[in-house]
Parts: sequence; C-alpha cells; structure tokens
Amino acid sequence: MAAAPLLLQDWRAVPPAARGATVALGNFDGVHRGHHAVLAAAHAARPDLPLAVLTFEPHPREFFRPGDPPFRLTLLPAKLAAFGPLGCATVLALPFDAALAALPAEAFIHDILHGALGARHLACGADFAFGHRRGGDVAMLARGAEALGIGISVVPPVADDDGTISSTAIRRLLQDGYPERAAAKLGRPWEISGPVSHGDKRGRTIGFPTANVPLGRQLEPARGVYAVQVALADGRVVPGVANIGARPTVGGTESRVEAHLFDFAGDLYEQEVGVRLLHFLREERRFPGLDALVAQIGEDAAAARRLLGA
Ligand SMILES: Cc1cc2nc3c(=O)[nH]c(=O)nc-3n(C[C@H](O)[C@H](O)[C@H](O)COP(=O)(O)O)c2cc1C
Ligand SMILES: Nc1ncnc2c1ncn2[C@@H]1O[C@H](COP(=O)(O)OP(=O)(O)OP(=O)(O)O)[C@@H](O)[C@H]1O
Repeated sequence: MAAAPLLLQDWRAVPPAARGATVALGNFDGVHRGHHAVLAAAHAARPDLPLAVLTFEPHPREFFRPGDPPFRLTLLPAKLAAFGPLGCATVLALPFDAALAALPAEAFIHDILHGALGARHLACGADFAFGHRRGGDVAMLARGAEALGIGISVVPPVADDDGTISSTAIRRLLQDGYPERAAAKLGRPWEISGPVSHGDKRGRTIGFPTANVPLGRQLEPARGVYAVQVALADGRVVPGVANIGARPTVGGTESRVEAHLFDFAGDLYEQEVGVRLLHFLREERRFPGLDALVAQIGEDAAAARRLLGA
C-alpha cells in the first residue's frame, strides 16, 4: 500500500522539507481521472521533485453556501488515501475561510505558492480559478508563475466516451443511479466513508443485520438498493447489499447508508468503513409491512450475490 501523504493545513508553517515541490492545484473532490492527469502532469514535468497537492478544506462551495445539501464525493481522509497511490508526498489542505476567500489572486501566487510553499512547478486544468471572487485564471497564474521563475503545466480536459470528466458530472451520475458510469470517470468505485453508528437494531431481528454509516457532508446518491463492497479498517473487503435512504417502511427520517455484509460476523461499531457502490438494484420503496420488506431484502441480497459472484 502507498504511504499516506504528509498533511499540512497551515500555509504559514510549511516545514522546510516540504518546500520546493511540483504542485498540483485544485479542489480535487472525488480525485477522479481528470485529477489523476493533473497530478501526472505535475510529476512528468519535474520528476526530480517531490509531488505535492494544494487543495482546500472545506470545499469553497461548503464555505460560501453552507445551506446547500451535502455534495462531497471525497472528504479529506478519502482524498489523502486516493492521493497516496498517485505518488503524492505532501498535501497542503488550506482551511477555506473568510480570510482565504478575501485573498487576492496575486497574493495567492506570491505569498502561498511562492513564499510559503516555494513551489518550483505548478499543474492545473485549463479551467482552474483561484483567489478573491475567483479573480485569478490560468493565464494570470502562468504570468505570475513565470515572473517568479516557476514552471507551469496546463492540462487539457480529460474526457471519456461518456463525456466530460468532472466532479459535477460524477455527482449527477450518482444522483441518477449510475454508479458504474461514475466509477468509470473516477477510476475506481465511489465509496461512502464513515464510522459505523448505532441504528435501531431492528435489522438483526429480521435476519439482516446492517452496518449504518451516516452520510455527513457526503453526497446522497440515488435512494435505493445497491450491490456493494465494504472496505473494513483491517483491509478486508466484504461483499454485501446496502440500502440508501430514509427507510419509509419503518418511519425513518434521516437518510443514511445501511449495509448488510454477506457471511460476516463481527462487531463493526465505531469502525471506519468505506461502502463502495458497485451496482444499483432498485429504488427504495415503502412496503405495507415488515414481512414484505424482509422478503424483498432476501431477493435483493440474492441479486447482489449473483452480481458480485459472492
Ligand atoms: C438490502 C436492503 C434493502 C432495503 N430496502 C428498503 C426499502 O425499500 N424500504 C424501506 O423502507 N427500508 C428498506 N431497508 C431498510 C430496512 O427498513 C432496515 O434495514 C431495517 O429496518 C433495519 O434497520 P434498523 O436496524 O436501523 O432499524 C432496506 C434494507 C436493506 C439491508
Ligand atoms: N477532466 C479534467 N481534465 C483535466 N483537468 C481537470 C479535469 N477536471 C478537473 N481538472 C483540473 O483538476 C484540478 C482540480 O479541479 P476541480 O477540483 O475544480 O475539479 P472539477 O472536476 O473540474 O470540479 P467541478 O466539476 O466541481 O468544477 C483543477 O486544476 C482542474 O482544472
């Protein structure tokens, strides 16, 4: 397994050893195949330098529009896990706050990229925008970098047969119930991460114990039933079937992820798990009673086992 990158959160306190890198810039929500190309370009331009990522946490949209429904594809720990195998040594996750939002684009280049990070090379996509009111664009970044003797690679948009690869496109596919198409753009299945929390403990009484994972700030994909793989903290990956939604049959209100792991016995409470969505099976429904729901869950589990070869 690749080593997790070193996480830095204060640009005023970058240790000397982390300075002088080739730096990929952006939000990188999802760490999708377009993002992979940006990291690859940063590395290819200066393979002699350590590779760093500069990103923002929270996502600027979470700061500017706190009332929006959750939309994140990857929270910071999942981003770090995805950056490691791409050869990234350091991640500077700048706390996106009022001060950063007000920072002029020139100061972003001069104070943060040049001063604090000592960046030697930059890479971003053609639509990268930064600084106060997104006032800095790639042309300006290139001029500023050149004046400071910093190289820059601007990566042309990466697309696939299905169209643009972007965080926005991937969110839409997940909300529309197409986890396979989202996975093709991500380069891996999309995973909802979090600690297993206590549910109403009804699952075990109906023969299908489930691990509940709150969505938190993560996107709610299409409500319904999925064939999944659950990545456990100890590295095991267990096939299963999961429901995402508010569980109308039992009067649930909050939407959450409930995964039933096949042929698994063990206590998962408080463990950090990742529920990987592989296939969408059906929409969530309100059943007339528990018996009908349990019969349907039995069919869902059988369908998921067939799809997963489990
Ligand atoms: C594979 C699967 C499919 C489910 N489908 C539905 C559904 O369509 N409608 C619904 O209201 N609840 C559905 N549920 C949720 C159950 O209501 C819930 O798992 C059960 O009540 C136990 O949860 P608890 O222990 O948190 O109470 C599904 C659960 C699983 C595991
Ligand atoms: N498909 C792509 N091809 C090349 N570069 C990309 C691609 N998608 C994003 N980038 C670049 O990667 C960096 C991070 O991008 P960003 O986080 O804005 O991703 P995004 O997928 O475009 O997000 P959103 O859909 O929310 O705008 C930026 O420099 C951006 O320009």
